[in-house]
Amino acid sequence: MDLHKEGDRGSAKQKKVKIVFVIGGPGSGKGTQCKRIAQQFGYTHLSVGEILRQEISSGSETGSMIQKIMKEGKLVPSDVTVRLLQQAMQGINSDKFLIDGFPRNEENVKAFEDLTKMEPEFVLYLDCPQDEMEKRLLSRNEGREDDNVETIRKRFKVFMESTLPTIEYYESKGKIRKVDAGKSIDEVFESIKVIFSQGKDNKVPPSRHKCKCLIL
Ligand SMILES: Nc1ncnc2c1ncn2[C@@H]1O[C@H](COP(=O)(O)OP(=O)(O)O)[C@@H](O)[C@H]1O
Ligand SMILES: Nc1ccn([C@@H]2O[C@H](COP(=O)(O)OP(=O)(O)O)[C@@H](O)[C@H]2O)c(=O)n1
Ligand SMILES: [Mg+2]
Repeated sequence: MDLHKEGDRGSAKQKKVKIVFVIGGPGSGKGTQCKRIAQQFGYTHLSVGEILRQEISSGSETGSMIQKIMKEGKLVPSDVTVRLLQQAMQGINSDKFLIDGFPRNEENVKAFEDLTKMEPEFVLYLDCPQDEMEKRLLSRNEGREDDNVETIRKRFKVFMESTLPTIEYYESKGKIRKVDAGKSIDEVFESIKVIFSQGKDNKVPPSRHKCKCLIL
């Protein structure tokens, strides 16, 4: 499927799919904030880590390869990650995707651009002090194999070495929207709301206004 188009076969009807990437260190609050953004602003939330964990659960050979990499805190090869991400997007009829935990390195960016021919509208960067992220991860309690001190430290290293350069890349394109993610969940979401309320396409859809009856 071409994600740029939708509608009857052969019709010229175009559907512009909007994509927002959400990046930040492990434990910066990506999943937590994405849930709220999706609910309030009508986005479809896709967590790339979750998509990879589903592949592990499927018991496939690819899944066992992913499991080994994740346990080491390393990054899954981009062709695998982007193929699974694209499959997930194609299975959902949405025109607004919030992609959590992506991109993690420059190879992720290139694979996504090459395969989908799309670019994010903007990139939300949750900027959080490392000691705070470590504290959060150690009390996350989701039973994740990679939430132990040893793997967490490796994940921080990968974030500094591989993910930060992607932030610089999007910064040069004027696409980074940075928030201070070291504050409380509510405070962080207040800053995020300002960003998602900017621009005509980001307004809360009418159906989500409390006073819908008055608009009708
Ligand atoms: N602003 C915050 N303050 C305190 N704890 C938070 C905050 N945001 C998230 N958490 C908690 O920290 C842990 C990691 O959050 P999560 O959203 O899973 O982060 P990420 O997806 O970036 O790894 C979770 O247990 C979550 O409940
Ligand atoms: N784009 C991505 C996203 C996740 N991953 C892998 O999945 C792991 C967990 O990602 P995640 O986004 O669920 O982790 P958190 O930052 O939410 O804690 C990463 O440490 C990587 O091993 C990846 O390789 N490439
Ligand atoms: Mg997460």
